[in-house]
Amino acid sequence: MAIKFGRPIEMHDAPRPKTEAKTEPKAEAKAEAKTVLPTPSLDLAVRPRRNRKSEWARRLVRENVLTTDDLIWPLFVVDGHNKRSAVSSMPGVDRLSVDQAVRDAERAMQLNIPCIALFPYTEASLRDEHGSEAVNPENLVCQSVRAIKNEFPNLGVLCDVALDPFTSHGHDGLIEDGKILNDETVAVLVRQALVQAEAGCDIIAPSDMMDGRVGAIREALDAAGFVDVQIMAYAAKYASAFYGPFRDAIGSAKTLTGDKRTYQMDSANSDEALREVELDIAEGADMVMVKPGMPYLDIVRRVKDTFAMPTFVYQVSGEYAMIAAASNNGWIDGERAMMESLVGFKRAGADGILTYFAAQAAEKLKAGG
Ligand SMILES: NCc1[nH]cc(CCC(=O)O)c1CC(=O)O
Ligand SMILES: [Mg+2]
Repeated sequence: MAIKFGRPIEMHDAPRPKTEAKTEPKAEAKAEAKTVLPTPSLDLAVRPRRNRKSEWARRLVRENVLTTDDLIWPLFVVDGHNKRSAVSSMPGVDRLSVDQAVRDAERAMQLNIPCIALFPYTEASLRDEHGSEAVNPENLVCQSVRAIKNEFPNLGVLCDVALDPFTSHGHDGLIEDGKILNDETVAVLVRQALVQAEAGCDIIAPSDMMDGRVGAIREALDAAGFVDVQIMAYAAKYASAFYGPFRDAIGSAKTLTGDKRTYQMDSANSDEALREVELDIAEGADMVMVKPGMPYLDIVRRVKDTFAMPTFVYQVSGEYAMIAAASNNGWIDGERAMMESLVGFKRAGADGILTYFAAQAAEKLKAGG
């Protein structure tokens, strides 16, 4: 049936209320008629508001639902014991000593969050030009993985692969004459992935944006017997201003020189994201990620529609900080903005979301949404 102006054209007009016979109204009635509004009755066969009339009706037609299964919770780990130190640019987020990370892992289990992600704050004294600490099997990330998997073997643990938490210059790769070296960096990333897998990491997530790293890591994992360790590739990762608070959290904001635009993507590009994702899938990625989230929902949708892969999105530190700051100022309802942003990722096609709101959102979902 063809639809014209919101009404199927074969449809007959709805019967109209009979108009009263025209008689000359009395003078006083005429004056009164000016002040009375006409009875509103638009001739609409289709009224979309009918499906929104009450909570049960809205639930019935709802297209996308967020559940705790969609959440990956990133945690920052720091040296020490029984320590939680606030990240000032991320209100509500702490750096955790390993024992405290285990407590948050327990909270993730209780909240039915399937997976956590680990990021280390590395002391300046342990950082060097080559990011050597990244390949130390006793580094904070490896210690945390072992401690968490030991207590909670059924909780998924994801580890980021990139050198920026470990380099003195804060870049994700090795530098020579101001250039980030690709192939030399990949060789180090492979070793980093191997020490993480040996520690018990379930998902290796390369976030460095070097070319060819997914294939190299897959090959090395397989050769070392880690055939079941998954790879979630930060496939379409953009050079973004929204990473600022994260760099505070891991301690590389102060030392980072220049920007990351020779390896992370230009925010103006969309087709290029598809080419990046295609490469990572061909190289063996099990899951792909788009990052940041809210300014890149169009990319999430294109990637999901094009490749039908498990597609993840990272709601990054700056996105978290914006919502938290506006909420703390009383400018927005923080809880509602959080839930709206998360279901927005689902609507865009994401299968899962890395978000600093994971625990808070899971608490809310547990309490009935
Ligand atoms: N390569 C490291 C890495 N892994 C995740 C993030 C950012 C996450 C966030 O902002 O929450 C970054 C920062 C960067 O690329 O500079
Ligand atoms: Mg790539």
